[in-house]
Formats: sequence, C-alpha cells, structure tokens
Amino acid sequence: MLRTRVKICGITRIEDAIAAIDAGADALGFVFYSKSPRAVSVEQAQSIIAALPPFVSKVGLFVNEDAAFIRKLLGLCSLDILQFHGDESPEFCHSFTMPYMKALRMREGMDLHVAAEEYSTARALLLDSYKPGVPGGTGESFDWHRIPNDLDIPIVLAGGLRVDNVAAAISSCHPYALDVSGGVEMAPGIKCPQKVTEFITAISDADRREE
Ligand SMILES: O=C(O)c1ccccc1N[C@@H]1O[C@H](COP(=O)(O)O)[C@@H](O)[C@H]1O
Repeated sequence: MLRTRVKICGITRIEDAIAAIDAGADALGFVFYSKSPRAVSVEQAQSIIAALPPFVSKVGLFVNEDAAFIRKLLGLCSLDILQFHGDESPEFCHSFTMPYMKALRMREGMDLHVAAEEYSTARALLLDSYKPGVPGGTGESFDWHRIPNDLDIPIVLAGGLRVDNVAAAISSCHPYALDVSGGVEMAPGIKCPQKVTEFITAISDADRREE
C-alpha cells in the first residue's frame, strides 16, 4: 500500500509535538516567520526538538527570511529539511546545502512543469492556496485537479486540509504527503490531539481505499 505521508505544521508546544508523533505524523513543522500566529522562537524550537524521539523529520519554515538568520539558526536547531514559503529563488533555496521544499501558491496561471524545472534541486514542491497578501496558513484549499499527474517531483499538498476533505485530496492527485496546520488546531498555534488523530486516521483509511 502506498502511504501518504503527513506533516503537522505550526508546532509551538512539546505536548502537541508528542501527540502528533504518537498519532503517526512523519514530520513536524516549525514556523520561523514572526508574523505568523504559529511563530516559534529559536529557543522554543530548540527545546521542543530536544524532546523528540528519533525518526521524525523536523521542518523549518521560512518566508523571505535573511540568509544570515537561516544559517545561524541551522547551527542552533537540528532541522532535517527547510520549507521556503515566500518568493525565494532556486539559488537561494539551494544555497544552504540542506534538503529543501519550495512552497508554491497556486495563483492563476501557475505552470507546475516550469516550476518543477526551476526548483529541480528541491526534494518536493509544496502546493498551497493563493490568497493575496497572505503567504500561507490560509485555511483555504484550491482545485487539486490543477495538479498535473506527470510531475517528476514529489508533491506535498497543503491549504485548508481537514479530516473531511483528505480523502478527496488523496484521490484527486495522489500526493506524496499532506501538510496541515489550521485544520488540526483548537486555537492558532495550539493543536487539538483529537483532530490530529482523526486527520491521520482519515489519511490511512483513504490510502487503504486507494489500493
Ligand atoms: O502556518 C502558518 O502560519 C504559515 C505562515 C506563513 C507561511 C506558511 C504557513 N503555514 C503553511 O501554510 C500551509 C497551509 O496551512 P493551513 O493548513 O491552510 O493552515 C501549510 O503548508 C503550512 O505549512
């Protein structure tokens, strides 16, 4: 059975991180973007990461951040992969010699074949909804049928995912992974363990149905 991976983004508390891992999350996202309600400080991320068991991917999310800040952070926090959620160029994303995903907001006219070529050094493209002036965490989904099925790069699907739409998301575009933030929260930055569990269970159920 092909298993759709799960990233729970916007982790701000140790207990939420552990609950997500216990529920089966593959990756946890730490938002280093000060304008987000889910932003974490370097110290906060350090203490959460220090409490995690092995074999869970730690993702650092940035929006048009200074290279110097990112480099300094990489020396302080043990991250596994970077998520660039702004207008970062392929050269910028690649310059940290770390695995990275490039988030693309699905504005009209977005050509994913061109983007996949541009960001050919990315480990995945993360596709999110486009909302003018909001870089991410919009809670809104987009038309998943816009994703071509012949892309040569893993797709991480994001934007407005919830327990009641993950099955449709998986059957429409068979992404490598789903990334959720707002859909599993009880308040911005505070995850709801029950929603996280239901979300991951719904993914496993959908994967089984896709067999
Ligand atoms: O989570 C945020 O606050 C955030 C802020 C700025 C850029 C990206 C952000 N999160 C990412 O947004 C998408 C969708 O989130 P949601 O499920 O619709 O709330 C996801 O990739 C998060 O990693």
